[in-house]
Amino acid sequence: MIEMKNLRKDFPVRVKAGRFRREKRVLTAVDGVSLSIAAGEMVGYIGPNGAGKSTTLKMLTGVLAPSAGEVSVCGLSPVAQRTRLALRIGVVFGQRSQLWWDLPLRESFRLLKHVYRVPAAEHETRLRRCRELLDLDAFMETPVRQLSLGQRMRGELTAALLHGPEVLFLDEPTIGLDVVSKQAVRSFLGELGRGGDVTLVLTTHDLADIERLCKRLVVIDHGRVVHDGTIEDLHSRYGSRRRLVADLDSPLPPGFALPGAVLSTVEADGHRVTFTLESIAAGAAVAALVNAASVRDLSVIEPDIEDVVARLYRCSITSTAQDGSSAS
Ligand SMILES: Nc1ncnc2c1ncn2[C@@H]1O[C@H](COP(=O)(O)OP(=O)(O)OP(=O)(O)O)[C@@H](O)[C@H]1O
Repeated sequence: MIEMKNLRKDFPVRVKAGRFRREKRVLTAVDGVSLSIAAGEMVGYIGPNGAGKSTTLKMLTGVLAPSAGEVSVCGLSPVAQRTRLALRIGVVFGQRSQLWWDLPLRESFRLLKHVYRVPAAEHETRLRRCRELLDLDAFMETPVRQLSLGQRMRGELTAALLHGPEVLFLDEPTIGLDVVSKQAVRSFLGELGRGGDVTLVLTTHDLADIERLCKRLVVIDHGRVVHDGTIEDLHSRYGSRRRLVADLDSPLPPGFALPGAVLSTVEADGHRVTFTLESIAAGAAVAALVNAASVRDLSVIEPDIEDVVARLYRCSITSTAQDGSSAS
């Protein structure tokens, strides 16, 4: 459904060189990205600020022409066949709106029906589904400029879907939203993804979006793909471990060891301990601990995706710095 081969985007930029001089340089925002995304996949595209996420999405949607490499979406070339592609994709870019600012939401939807020439019955069915799942009815008559960010985002999602796109590109769909709107947007996208009719690519800084929605995670940094796989792959590659936290009636005996686990913290005068489970299953660790100590309460904590992604970003910054130093 989406193919990228050695995709690259260079921007000419002027940088300060000395007090009064500016020099022309080339900034490579996307540096040889190759990815293949199948129909029905839900892919999270993440990376630190300036990594090249939005630039990639702009090339996929025909907004920017690649400097090199190949790209096709729905079998079309995004820039050369932008109008045909527009009928087959939906796009939500936080900064840009597809809605008419001064018109009520309902009117924007009506106009989009004409712009995309959607048959009335199809339009009605899709709109009804969005109204239900995204709870739009309370503000269908409100002019777009008066909508809250969360309401507008729900409107934007609807606008992007009314023509029945095969692929949906979302740039930061939950940024700045309150908890309730975030929840509404996530469960809506989850529902959409489960149907399997829409391929979804989303960029986000909110990793809970990824955990809730995407099986596949692509991490980009300095324009290059540094990880492509499941969240579980990410955890095993970067050595994320589950933790066992136990509240004890009395501290562990001196020298106590749990084979396959590392005692990582001791708090509350020894009454709370945390073990990092290296090579032991949670069940076995719990059994061994309960056998050896009087345990009041315990919990197994799953590895935190925020931690592992932060570690990945740090690794990729270090390796980029090393690449740079070996090249110079
Ligand atoms: N039109 C442009 N002209 C010059 N440089 C640009 C242009 N657009 C983007 N860049 C640069 O390209 C790099 C990648 O930008 P991009 O917006 O793709 O990053 P991003 O991963 O989406 O970042 P963020 O998470 O902050 O939105 C950045 O260094 C940015 O400054």
